[in-house]
Amino acid sequence: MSNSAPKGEPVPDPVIRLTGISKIFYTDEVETHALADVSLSFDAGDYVAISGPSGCGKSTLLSILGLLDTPNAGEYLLNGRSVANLGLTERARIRNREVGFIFQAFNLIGDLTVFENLSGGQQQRVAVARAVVGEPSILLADEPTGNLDSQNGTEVMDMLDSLHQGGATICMVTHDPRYADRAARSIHLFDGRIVSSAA
Ligand SMILES: Nc1ncnc2c1ncn2[C@@H]1O[C@H](COP(=O)(O)OP(=O)(O)OP(=O)(O)O)[C@@H](O)[C@H]1O
Repeated sequence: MSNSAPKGEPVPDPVIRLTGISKIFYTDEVETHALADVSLSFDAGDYVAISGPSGCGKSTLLSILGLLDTPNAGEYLLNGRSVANLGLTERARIRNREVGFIFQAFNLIGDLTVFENLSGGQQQRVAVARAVVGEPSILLADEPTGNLDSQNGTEVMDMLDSLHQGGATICMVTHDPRYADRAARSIHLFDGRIVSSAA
């Protein structure tokens, strides 16, 4: 466990601790419970995959972790500090400093040559490299291999593996079980709830 400290030394705070996080979207008459009572924690150096069916709340969870959205209930501690009640400027400052984002690659275009489309893979590798500039506390990846062919997908995943080996803390949303298996821990969401969490 990365949370083990030498005897006598204080155990460091987890990088992330969510307790009882809920998120409800209100549209007209409809309430969508995107996240319901989600509690989890990530220690420094963790590599966690989040998976689950479409609409189960994966992107919502990543948005909250990345300070792009706020929960309706629950507590979020980042490096031991609550992120509730921060002003917009302070929130943005913490987001810029502490969070690295990797999003899904752009759609590949059928009319382009293989060479041009392969540059989609190269762009994504550049996006990964840029996301870790400044050594953020947590790297959030939302379907980082989406729209990439398997060779480029594997290369992007290899980059994430080596970042993890170098000590990065990574939380990755993926539909692909082959890629989820690379993470040391796997969290499954269903209807906004954690239904299984395995190391
Ligand atoms: N801005 C929003 N307004 C209203 N409903 C939303 C909003 N964002 C998400 N939702 C709803 O919240 C639920 C969770 O959505 P979310 O995008 O987090 O799921 P997901 O697991 O990432 O899905 P996918 O795998 O399809 O990307 C869904 O029912 C979705 O329709």
